[in-house]
Parts: sequence; structure tokens; C-alpha cells
Amino acid sequence: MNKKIYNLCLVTDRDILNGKSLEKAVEDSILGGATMIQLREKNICENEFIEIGKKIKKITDKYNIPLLINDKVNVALEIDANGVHLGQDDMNPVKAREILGENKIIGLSISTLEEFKKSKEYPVDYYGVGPIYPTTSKSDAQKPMGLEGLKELSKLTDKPLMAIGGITEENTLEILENGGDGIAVISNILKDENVKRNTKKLKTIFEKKELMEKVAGKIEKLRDRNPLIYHLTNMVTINDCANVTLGIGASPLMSFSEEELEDIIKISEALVLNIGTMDKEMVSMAVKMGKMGNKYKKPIVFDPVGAGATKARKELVEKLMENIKFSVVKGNLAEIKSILNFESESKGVDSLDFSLEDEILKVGKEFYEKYNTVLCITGKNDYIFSKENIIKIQNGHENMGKVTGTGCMTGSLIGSFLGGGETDFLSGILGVGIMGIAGEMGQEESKYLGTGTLRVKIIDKISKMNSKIFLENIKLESI
Ligand SMILES: Nc1ncnc2c1ncn2[C@@H]1O[C@H](COP(=O)(O)OP(=O)(O)OP(=O)(O)O)[C@@H](O)[C@H]1O
Ligand SMILES: Cc1ncsc1CCO
Ligand SMILES: [Mg+2]
Repeated sequence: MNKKIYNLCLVTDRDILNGKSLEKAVEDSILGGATMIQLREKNICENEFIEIGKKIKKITDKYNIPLLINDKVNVALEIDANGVHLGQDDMNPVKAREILGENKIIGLSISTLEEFKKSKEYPVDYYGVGPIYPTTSKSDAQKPMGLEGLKELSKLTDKPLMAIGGITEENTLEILENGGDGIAVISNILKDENVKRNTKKLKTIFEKKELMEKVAGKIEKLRDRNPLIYHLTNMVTINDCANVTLGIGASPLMSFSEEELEDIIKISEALVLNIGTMDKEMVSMAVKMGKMGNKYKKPIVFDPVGAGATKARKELVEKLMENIKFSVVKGNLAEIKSILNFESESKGVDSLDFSLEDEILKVGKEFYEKYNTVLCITGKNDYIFSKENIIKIQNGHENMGKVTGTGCMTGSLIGSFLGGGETDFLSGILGVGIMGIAGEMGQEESKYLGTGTLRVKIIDKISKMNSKIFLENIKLESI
């Protein structure tokens, strides 16, 4: 059984729909990411319940989302729902299982540890646990069991625990961190017109947690592996790039020599290509490096510095994008737009207002569709695009724009993680995230000094980076 179905359950309540149609609310919630629907209608006769249930079942079937009926086993049976959710005073789960058979889901509400102990042997698939917090959605609710109660319960059973009662986007993460597997939500989803958006806000918390679990330990793994990262890069920031590569735990090698290109690529784990100070030699080297990198199956991160600023750069970038398969492309918005032949915004647009975010998302999606390559767009906020996901990172400080090469160094960090064996997407997140955090922390320590010190502090902070600092400081959301 896919445990994820127990992540995010909308529990319906027609009394708080405030004029919205129940069917639309259910559909919007599914579109926002609900993984299960529980039809919970009180004060309703059985015929009406069945009638509503049939309509809702059509919607949940369309999206292949399980529909559970609250309390009423015969309604579930009648509409062939995917299961029931039972309260302590409803039909005994043993009997419900007899009636419904092995393939239906049965959930049971638990308010206290005593209730759990009493019902431990029941044939149920998950427990609805709560209230964790005070709630207004259930008038007969017991005293909240709190996070401690949830945590204790999680140690006593392997079955999924879905927290219910007073769940919001503010407390979902702590529920997941204290033994909860999922949440069952009424008012926080149905409270207003924005059912889809309300659900999505909750959903992103699950996605973030999943991502954080993937990221944990990756910096230490990189330091352990110490991969060799070959750079063909610019003359302005080459030294800083070498230092951050060392600082994060990889080994840099910078070379401009065609004679040794193949030998170096063979022994490197990943390649960084940055065309910042391009010249005739770079044009020929960059193409050769890319082709050879592809031939030896080495991941390549490409920083198209200044793409579009001059005709020569535009031509080189076009040639590279056409002939070479990159693992990650990283650039600022102007550079990425130029790759797509979009008209570039005038310079100096630093602040990201909402319309600019829309534009970034459009550019990113189009880029991914065209090149099928993970893309990082840096700036005030950073965005990482992959096939299924868009991640927004909000670390960093505006003074980073006054230190040359923060983007170039980000490319080296991404290259380091690629070389350490991480996926293109995770490498993008880690590289961009670490640079943002280092910039933020470095700014704090250099604020009375200036950008020269900031540059050094960024390298310092990268050299001291670990998973704990990363997870504590990363401001990341999936959008
Ligand atoms: N205004 C800002 N606020 C917060 N962070 C910023 C800001 N500007 C840049 N950064 C951070 O700086 C890092 C580099 O991004 P930026 O877009 O400045 O690179 P770039 O233009 O390619 O730089 P360079 O070419 O000098 O290497 C990113 O991690 C980003 O988060
Ligand atoms: C300033 C500058 N000029 C060419 S490369 C470079 C470093 C930032 O990309
Ligand atoms: Mg740059």
C-alpha cells in the first residue's frame, strides 16, 4: 500500500462550505494535492448521504484518489467507497472488516493512549489521531493530546497516524516531525474560496520534508568522496571557484590546455564550464570539453555568463546548447532568457515582484521543455526547475550582487555535488542553497566591514558548511 495516500486528507463539512459546491471543493482540493477524501456529513439521512457519496465518488475516481465514508459502513458499501473512517462509538472495526472485506481501507479515531491500547488488535489500516490542537470543527472533541501524545503513540504502532484537529500550515511540519504520517483537515482547507491554494500550501510542507530528508547527509558524503572537478572557467573568479570547491569538500582542477583535456576529463568526476572571459581559444575548448564530457559520461554544469550581451557570446552559447547535453544549466534571468531568445529585461531589475516571478516560472518551464535539463535561475530568489518540481530558495543577501563571482562559485558548488554522485536536481538545490546561506551568514559577519570581507566570509562559511547548518537555515519551498 502506498503510504503517501495517508498524507493529506480533506475531511468534508457542508456546514462550512459557505455557498461553495461540495463537488467543486473536493475537486479543487484534489487538484491542490489532497491524497484522500473523507466524506463526513453529520445530520443527514442515509439516502441523501448515498446520493452525495455517489457524486463525490465520480470525482475521486477520476483522479484515482481514495474516498472514505465517515461512520457509515453501509453507505460505504452502497457506493463502493474505498473505505470508512470509524469513531470510537461507531461500528466495531472487526465487524466493519467482515462487511467490507480485506481490500477496503478502515481508519479509526483515537483520542487518547488508552483508546489506542484498547483497540490495538483491531484490523484497521490507519489511525486518525486527535485532536492534537484545540479545534472548532468537532464539538465533542476530547482534550487535545498534543505533540507529546502523538510522539508516544508513534512509538507504539507502525500504522500510519493521521493527525486531526486544528491543523494549519504553521503546525503541519511539527506534526510530521513528531511521529505523524499525515493530516486530516477540514476548516484550514474549506475556510474560504481558495480550496486549491489552501491544500497546496499544506502539500508543499510534505514535499519540503521529503526533500529535506533527501538532502540530509549529502555535504558530509561529498567531503568523504572528495571528487575531482575540472573547471574551464573565467579569469576573474577562477581562484574563488577553486576555493569554494575545496571548501565544500571536492577537489578543483582548472585548466585551459587542449593538450591535457582528455586526460583530465577521464579522471574528473564532473565538469564546470563557465564562459565568463571567452576568447577564440575558449570557443574551441568549450565545445571540445563539452563533447568529451558527454563522451566520457561526466556530468557538466554550464554557466552561460553574459549570454546575449554580445554576438560572440550568443553564438557560442547557441552552439553549446545545441551540441552538448548538460546536466545543469545555471544563470541569472537575463542569461537564461537570452538562451531562449526572449527579449531581455533592462539591467538592474533586482527586486522580484509577483509579475517577475510569473515570468521566471514561464522562462524556466519553457527551458525545461526545450532542453530537458535541470535549470537554476539565480537572483534575489533562486529557482531550480526539474521535470516534476520547481523549487524556490529565498536565502542570500542583496550585497552578494556586489561580490563578483557568487554565481560562478554557485556553479562550482553544483559541479561538486554532481561529481559527488548526486542527482542533477539535488545538486542544483544544494549548490544554490549553500551559496545563499553562506552569503547570508557572511553578510552578518561583514556588515560593518564591506564586500571584500563578504567575499572571504562566503568562502569561510562554505568551508564550515554541514547538513545541520544547511537544514536549519535553508528557506526553501516547492511551487
Ligand atoms: N538581491 C539579492 N538578494 C538575495 N540574494 C541575492 C541577491 N542577488 C544575488 N543573490 C544571491 O547571489 C547568488 C548568485 O546569484 P546572481 O544572480 O547574483 O549570480 P550572477 O549574476 O551569475 O553572478 P556572477 O556572474 O557575478 O557570478 C545567488 O545564490 C543569489 O541567491
Ligand atoms: C566580471 C566578469 N567578467 C567576466 S566573467 C566575470 C565574473 C562574473 O561572472
Ligand atoms: Mg553569473
